[in-house]
Amino acid sequence: MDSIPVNPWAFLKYLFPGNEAPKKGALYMGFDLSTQQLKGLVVDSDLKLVYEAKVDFDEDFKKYGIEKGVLTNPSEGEVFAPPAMWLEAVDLVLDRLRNAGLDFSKIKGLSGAGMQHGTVFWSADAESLLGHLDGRKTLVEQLESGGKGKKRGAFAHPMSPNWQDASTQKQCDEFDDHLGDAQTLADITGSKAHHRFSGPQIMRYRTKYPTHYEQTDRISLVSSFLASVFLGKIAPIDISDVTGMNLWSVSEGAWDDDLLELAAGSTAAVPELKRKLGHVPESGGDSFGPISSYFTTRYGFPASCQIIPFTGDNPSTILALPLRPSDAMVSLGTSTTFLMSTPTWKPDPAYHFMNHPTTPGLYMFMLCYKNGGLAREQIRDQLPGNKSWDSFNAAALSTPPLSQRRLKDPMRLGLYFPRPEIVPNLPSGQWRYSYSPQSPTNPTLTPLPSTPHPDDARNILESQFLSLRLRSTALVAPSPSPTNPSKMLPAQPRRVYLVGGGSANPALAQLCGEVLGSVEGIYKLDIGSNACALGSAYKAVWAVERKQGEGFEGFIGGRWDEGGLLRRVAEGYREGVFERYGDAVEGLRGVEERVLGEQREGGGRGKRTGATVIGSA
Ligand SMILES: Nc1ncnc2c1ncn2[C@@H]1O[C@H](COP(=O)(O)OP(=O)(O)O)[C@@H](O)[C@H]1O
Ligand SMILES: O=C(CO)[C@@H](O)[C@H](O)COP(=O)(O)O
Repeated sequence: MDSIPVNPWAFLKYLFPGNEAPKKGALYMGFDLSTQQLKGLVVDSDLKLVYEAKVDFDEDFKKYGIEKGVLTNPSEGEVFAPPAMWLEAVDLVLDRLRNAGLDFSKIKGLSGAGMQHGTVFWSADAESLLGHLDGRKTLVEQLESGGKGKKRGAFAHPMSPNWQDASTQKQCDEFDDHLGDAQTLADITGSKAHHRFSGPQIMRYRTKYPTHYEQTDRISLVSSFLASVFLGKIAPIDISDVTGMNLWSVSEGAWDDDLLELAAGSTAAVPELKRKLGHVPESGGDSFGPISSYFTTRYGFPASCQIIPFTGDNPSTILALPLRPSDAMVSLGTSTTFLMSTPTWKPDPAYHFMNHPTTPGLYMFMLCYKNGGLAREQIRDQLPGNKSWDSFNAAALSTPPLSQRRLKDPMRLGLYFPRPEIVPNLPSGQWRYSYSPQSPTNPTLTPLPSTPHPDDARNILESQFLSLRLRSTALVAPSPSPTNPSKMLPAQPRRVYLVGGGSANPALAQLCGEVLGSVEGIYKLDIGSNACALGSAYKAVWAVERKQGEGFEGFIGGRWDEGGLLRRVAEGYREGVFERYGDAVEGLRGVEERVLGEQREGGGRGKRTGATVIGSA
């Protein structure tokens, strides 16, 4: 499909004519510390991308014994990664940017993002070590062990729990019960309890490693960990990322003492945990201060370079795009996430609401799946052939929708979870069913053999996009057809924007349009897979150059480049196909209910507060 440059923010130029003029020669950086990579990029004042580099953990740091960026302990469902590796990655990504020709002296500000929910446990020496780094030595040699000859380093615990961790069912049950039920927890914090959320994770850490917990002086999220390294002291947790912890009351704008009590173990221990977590500033755009002297000495950053709050990878991603309330973003990274920006606060145990990273009064709606990119790779590698995306795509596109070779054939539906899933809360496994919706009062669901099948390539994509459609219906509304305004189209997003590694794949884009629809089509940010780091770099430009009180949307809208940052990569709504997938949504709901029921009967994983198909929506 031809590129169609579009600029949905162009109109903002007229609404906000007072935008500051771009600073000539100024550069800004954005980072994305995600599961498998650290990416860094540089934009100029006009938001134009000028440099980018990345470190791939599996390729660059085999010595840490990681696979796909993480270490695992399957017997307890644990997934974690060493912050020491991320420190090495910071030096390496900056070396790569220098080798690419970047003049660090022009960097006026930097911000970044970290995969959400993960915690880093700092020791009592961390603050002093961060504040006295020697630019002639690496970060890892000075922080991991505290430097040559020293016993203690900056970490009270050598590992950071990863968002894929599934070891905290017991703690999640307690979190959901503590305030009454899962809905109440969602009403207060934006989400019911989730394995990966920091509150249940901190609670488990305290009981599994009591001595390390005792020795933990400060707790950072992955985002504030990275900000701390650049700042040279422990940086505050960000106002959006804090809503991925199950510990923060969104309406109060404060830590929730009842939930802190649960994580800390007693009422008396609440003040100490609150101190470890630190104060959370209300603004996502006010500078934390200038960069650490380590970076001025080693790389030549100016001493005035400002460190802007680092946020979660998903909140940062929504800053890279002109997201209107009826638009959706689908991030096809290691995880799959579905993101919307909305003024409506409507929490539910089935999904997440978070504070918007820059704009008070807006919230981020999110669905998150562990089984995104890695699950698709597993099916790709099971198919006959050369384990390439080309073969996968050929198989997906030569299979008819829902494997219905004739319209009256049953639909083929599956769940493909190499890792335990979040929604629905199921253990790892693959389940395949045939589904006949012909009789609405008596649809039939028949199990199929759980062995690899040539149709799996199409079926896994259908299953992933159907799950997004099933859970996001409440956020979209019917709208008039753009070609025939007297005709109303069924509820669906206005546009879907694809980002993340999988957004390069045309088969994924096509299937996304067929299943999710979208009035104007499927779009892709034409800057590779770095939307998250780009959002952070935009935030840095806004934070440093905005006029007092100038909002993010107006500022960025005023500088947004008309010249083709977006590409329309697939059709959206197709009459007939969309409705057929509407029947399949009900089939998927049935498959999930069936598998969840079997798991409960078979003993499953204990009490499952998450074992609802779509919650109470
Ligand atoms: N052409 C492609 N088709 C489908 N998936 C792809 C393609 N290229 C990369 N990917 C997927 O992108 C994932 C990495 O996405 P990325 O957004 O870079 O990672 P992260 O989530 O770690 O930030 C890989 O797991 C891989 O499955
Ligand atoms: O857990 C979530 C969101 O709740 C994940 O989206 C992580 O934030 C990591 O994502 P990747 O960018 O590594 O896929």
